[in-house]
Amino acid sequence: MARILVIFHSITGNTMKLAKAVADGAREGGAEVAVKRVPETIPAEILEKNPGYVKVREELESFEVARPEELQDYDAIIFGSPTRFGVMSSQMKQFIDMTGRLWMERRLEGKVGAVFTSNEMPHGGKEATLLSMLLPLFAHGMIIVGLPPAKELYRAGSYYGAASTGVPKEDDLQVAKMLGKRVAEVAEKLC
Ligand SMILES: Cc1cc2nc3c(=O)[nH]c(=O)nc-3n(C[C@H](O)[C@H](O)[C@H](O)COP(=O)(O)O)c2cc1C
Repeated sequence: MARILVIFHSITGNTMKLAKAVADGAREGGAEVAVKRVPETIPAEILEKNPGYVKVREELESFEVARPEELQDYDAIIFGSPTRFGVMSSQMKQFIDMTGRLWMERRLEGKVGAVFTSNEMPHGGKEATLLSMLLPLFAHGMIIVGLPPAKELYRAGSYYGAASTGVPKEDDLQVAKMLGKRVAEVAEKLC
């Protein structure tokens, strides 16, 4: 059975909702799945001024914080980040930047990788974020899984990964599940 980590950053819960759908899809695909978050770097006193954060804080904090070195324990890793000015959040980037030793030792080579994002505007940089999130995965030698031109993609998501505009709608969640399931199926064949 493939072991999959869904790792996300989220402040107002949209990426977290996608992460849960990706994980459901991966379980449906037969994998053993862990869902964890990256460390938050914004001070609590600033976060607490954001009502969107306060609403989801309890659920967000129910997810364990991942350690970079644990990435090597999984057969597939699916990264989720909100879009920040057309790229991933600095919190997610910082986490990825802490995988230097894993890169030097080629520990993630051959593992399956995929990405998802949430942003706010229909054309606010989803695809740019997804594509740029894939670059470090290529650098690690991971095998990238995207989405095929299925009928669901006419309504949501992208070739490069799952996505939502604001709070994920049913179509977004369905595509997120599709991504998780596809990663599980590929990882199962490879591990
Ligand atoms: C600093 C900052 C930059 C952002 N940049 C973009 C952007 O470039 N395009 C966009 O559509 N949304 C942008 N957003 C909106 C978030 O991507 C969006 O609200 C997302 O759904 C939040 O995800 P979360 O609920 O998981 O935290 C930005 C938000 C912040 C706080």
